[in-house]
Amino acid sequence: MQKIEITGLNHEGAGVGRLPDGMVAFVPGALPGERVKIELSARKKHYALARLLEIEKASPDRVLPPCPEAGSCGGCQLQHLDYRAQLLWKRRLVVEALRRLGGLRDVSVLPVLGMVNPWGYRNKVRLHVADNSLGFYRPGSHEVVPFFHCRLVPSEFMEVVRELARLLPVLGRGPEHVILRRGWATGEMLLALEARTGWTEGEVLAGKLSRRFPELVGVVALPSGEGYCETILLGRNYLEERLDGLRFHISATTFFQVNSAQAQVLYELAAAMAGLQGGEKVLDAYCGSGAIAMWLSRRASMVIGVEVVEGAVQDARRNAVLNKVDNLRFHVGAAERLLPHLAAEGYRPEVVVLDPPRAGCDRRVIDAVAVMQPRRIVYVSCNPATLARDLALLQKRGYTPGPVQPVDMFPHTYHIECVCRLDRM
Ligand SMILES: C[S@@+](CC[C@H](N)C(=O)[O-])C[C@H]1O[C@@H](n2cnc3c(N)ncnc32)[C@H](O)[C@@H]1O
Repeated sequence: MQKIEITGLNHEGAGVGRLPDGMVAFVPGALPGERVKIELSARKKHYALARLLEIEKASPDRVLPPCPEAGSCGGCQLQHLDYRAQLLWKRRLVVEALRRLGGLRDVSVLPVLGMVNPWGYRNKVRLHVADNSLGFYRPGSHEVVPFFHCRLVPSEFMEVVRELARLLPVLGRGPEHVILRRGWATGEMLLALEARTGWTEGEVLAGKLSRRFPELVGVVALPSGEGYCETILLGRNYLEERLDGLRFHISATTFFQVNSAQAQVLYELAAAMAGLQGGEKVLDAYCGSGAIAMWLSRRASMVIGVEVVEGAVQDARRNAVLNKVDNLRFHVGAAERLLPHLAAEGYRPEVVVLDPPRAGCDRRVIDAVAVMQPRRIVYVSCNPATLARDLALLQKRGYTPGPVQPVDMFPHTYHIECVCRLDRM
């Protein structure tokens, strides 16, 4: 056991301090300004990992987490930090990434757009099932922490989860995972049971649940480890979500932003930054199930979406039909393969939207966009480190980044989403 002073938070929300020998130690659950007793759990070459044993001097920003499992289930990293302080820390995280990793000293970072009520926001969870218990894995283990108190999901989820936990013991070797989704605007719920083939009690389970939960519009079985081939056990294989007058049919595995309320904020910002007048060609790279493309199609002449997951593009096409949008086209394939082709064929959109996964954009995507010469790029990012790298690369290719607007899509976790507009110099 040793005592250390915590001086900062790392990018995953763990407290950072120095051991007496000068080595940096990461302490999940500790906050800057605190003096804590710790126990080392691992010593690596350049840093150590430690467990928090006791807080001798607490930060004024420390709050009592409402969830008794906070810190142990792996879902939240920051419930013990006051929400306003979380937003300040997330802004600093973005500032530091831009300066340190992108060398972007002149790019300003606006205050984070947080949530008025930062609880109950998740519209999707995927839970592990083991020993008739449902939950997330305890970090670094395969031990399931029961999911009975989660404050990040709506209370309706918890009722289904409690009923599932009650029913599983009588249903034999049941599913290995369950996915639960809920439409924020519609209240519709969809349940997917990921089970080995041969599990036959799915329909019984679906029937029992639907009698208790009329808002459960569908239950599907997904064979685990066998690719995408679902069976409908009850109702339909999608739920409906609505954002800003647009309808989205979302299946169990479709990518859709997990926080619908903040997705609306994010998409409105992206649309405002795109500044469309109505006649522009728009490219939406990494388009998922086409939400941004659909949003922008209302003020563009034609939008092309590019996405590597075929199922997501199928959903995107279905949603375009559902919304009677006919100025949208989707291409299935890796952006790094398709964008250079589009550029070589002479495709020249006025606006390009980039919304890559955490790894950021492949260099070939950046180069292809530079060839297309759009007058504007809207970059949506879920990782400040790759945002910093890619903004710097785009700047070298003649695009000036405007202010970065962070949006808190995941309160109480270390995640932060950002939107930034770049204009051709
Ligand atoms: C952050 S999501 C953005 C989704 C969408 N813009 C939205 O808001 O719903 C990133 C998307 O990029 C897709 N993706 C990942 N790697 C890709 C690649 N190399 N080429 C094209 N799409 C990719 C993922 O499947 C995912 O749908």
